[in-house]
Amino acid sequence: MIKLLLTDLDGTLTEDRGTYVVDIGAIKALRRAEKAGIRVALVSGNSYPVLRGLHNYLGLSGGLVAENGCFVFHGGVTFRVCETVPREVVSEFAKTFNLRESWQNEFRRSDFGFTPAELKDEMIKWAEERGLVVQSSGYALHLSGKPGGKGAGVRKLLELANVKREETGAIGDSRTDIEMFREAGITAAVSNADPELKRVASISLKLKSGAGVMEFIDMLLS
Ligand SMILES: O=C(O)COP(=O)(O)O
Ligand SMILES: [Mg+2]
Repeated sequence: MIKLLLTDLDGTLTEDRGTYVVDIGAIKALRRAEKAGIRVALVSGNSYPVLRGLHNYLGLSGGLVAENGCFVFHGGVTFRVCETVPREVVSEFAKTFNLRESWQNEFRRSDFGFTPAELKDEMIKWAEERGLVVQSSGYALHLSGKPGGKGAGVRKLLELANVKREETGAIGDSRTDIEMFREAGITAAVSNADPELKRVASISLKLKSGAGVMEFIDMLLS
């Protein structure tokens, strides 16, 4: 029995990958899950204020993991998982690789976003030399303090929610969701997901992004 459903946002709750337009049918499916007693949590590379707003206005109750795993909110409690990244380091990364900073960087402390989202070997080396982690979600590059990545944040959320791995479902679209999948019992990759994610998923869905969310929730509720 699934008690908690972890859902990624960009590329998963949206109409497709590469758009920020949320799929209304997917939101309705999340509400159906909540009504049936499955709590829904957002697990995303987005910042805390963006996810907290969505969590409350969409009528979710499972809490959230923001900043690509670095920030957790559950039942009124907030928790920082990763080391803080100094502002000068964020600017230096953008300057070195000629990247644009996300408008959400103003609201972040441990994980920062940049575009274009193309991850290069030199960036990984640059981050490693400074004790940092860099990943790409397909929407943005993420530079984070250690441990970085969705896994550590999801472990903390499950602990706060007092939910076991076997009682947890997860759905996502990108490589950055692999770590989230390792912490969940049933995992579903949308049809347009990165091949690396499909390889580790327990279910490869027939439908893309938001339509895939409806498909997965129908499965969980039937
Ligand atoms: O913030 C991003 O780059 C993408 O966010 P996601 O984890 O919801 O796909
Ligand atoms: Mg995504």
